[in-house]
Amino acid sequence: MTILTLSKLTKRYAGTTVLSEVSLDIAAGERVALLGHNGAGKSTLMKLVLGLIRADGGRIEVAGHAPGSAVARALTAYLPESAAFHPAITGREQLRYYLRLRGQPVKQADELLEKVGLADAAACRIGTYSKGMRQRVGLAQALIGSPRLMVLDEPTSGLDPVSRREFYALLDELAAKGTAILLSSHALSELEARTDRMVVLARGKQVAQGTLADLRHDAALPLTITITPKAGLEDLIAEVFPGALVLEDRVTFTCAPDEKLAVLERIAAQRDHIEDYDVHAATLDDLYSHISTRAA
Ligand SMILES: Nc1ncnc2c1ncn2[C@@H]1O[C@H](COP(=O)(O)OP(=O)(O)OP(=O)(O)O)[C@@H](O)[C@H]1O
Repeated sequence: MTILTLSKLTKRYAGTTVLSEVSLDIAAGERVALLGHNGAGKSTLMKLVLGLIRADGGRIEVAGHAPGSAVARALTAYLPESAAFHPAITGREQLRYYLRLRGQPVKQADELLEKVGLADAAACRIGTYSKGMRQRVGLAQALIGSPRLMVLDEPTSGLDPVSRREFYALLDELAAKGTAILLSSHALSELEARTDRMVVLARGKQVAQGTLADLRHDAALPLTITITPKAGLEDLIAEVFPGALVLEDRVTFTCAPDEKLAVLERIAAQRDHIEDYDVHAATLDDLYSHISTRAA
């Protein structure tokens, strides 16, 4: 079931087009990452989805409802890049306040704080929290009321590596229950395994969309092969693979994705001469810089 539909979405500020005919569907349980340089239009797209600003063209539907309508608001949760709270209020008080606004029982506050790892700090003033802890308060408020759509603007900035992993585990749980997730991030390596699909914006235009496998297939970037030959056989192995470089005790070269099987057969034919080998496909970082350069 489609939770979010964007069709030919266009937004202009003072005559400058900052989003141009962007189309995207997100199904229940799908995790979609929005990628793009600073100023590419990611936050603008999110504000349109939330109904905070109006589009100049195109259509948005949140589970069939207009963005910003009472129903769409009730179905949507949002975590801004830097969540700001009154420093004199405790985490528990803040959550109780949000729960009241959302018409939910205030007794859920402690359970939500526990979920985001803030149980021990529930009675402390937010003014004493670190940036990562404040971000967790923001995440706890976004979890209120089992949202159907979750919109997260650079949610992991300011979180340490362990907190990031915990954060994505929470998103996985939500997605498994059917929440559609749209998040932006500049931390590409963490998105590879944690999102189902990526949408790349460049100066307001959608320049790529698909799974990591789709993006890899379209970009057809070379694979990097690293072979560890048996001691003293480095030069012999390097001669088998044209263009190969010997770096210390390893032999490295690249090959096109459609040559992979033929290269693996040639590696297998050398099995008596090698200890090990690795094949590295393009990372999301590689793909993103390829797509951005192509779009420039
Ligand atoms: N209220 C506004 N008035 C005029 N221009 C705006 C306004 N808000 C955003 N813009 C412009 O729209 C473009 C897209 O901005 P947006 O904040 O959506 O980018 P972004 O991809 O979220 O960037 P970042 O990664 O830096 O957060 C930028 O050129 C920005 O200057």
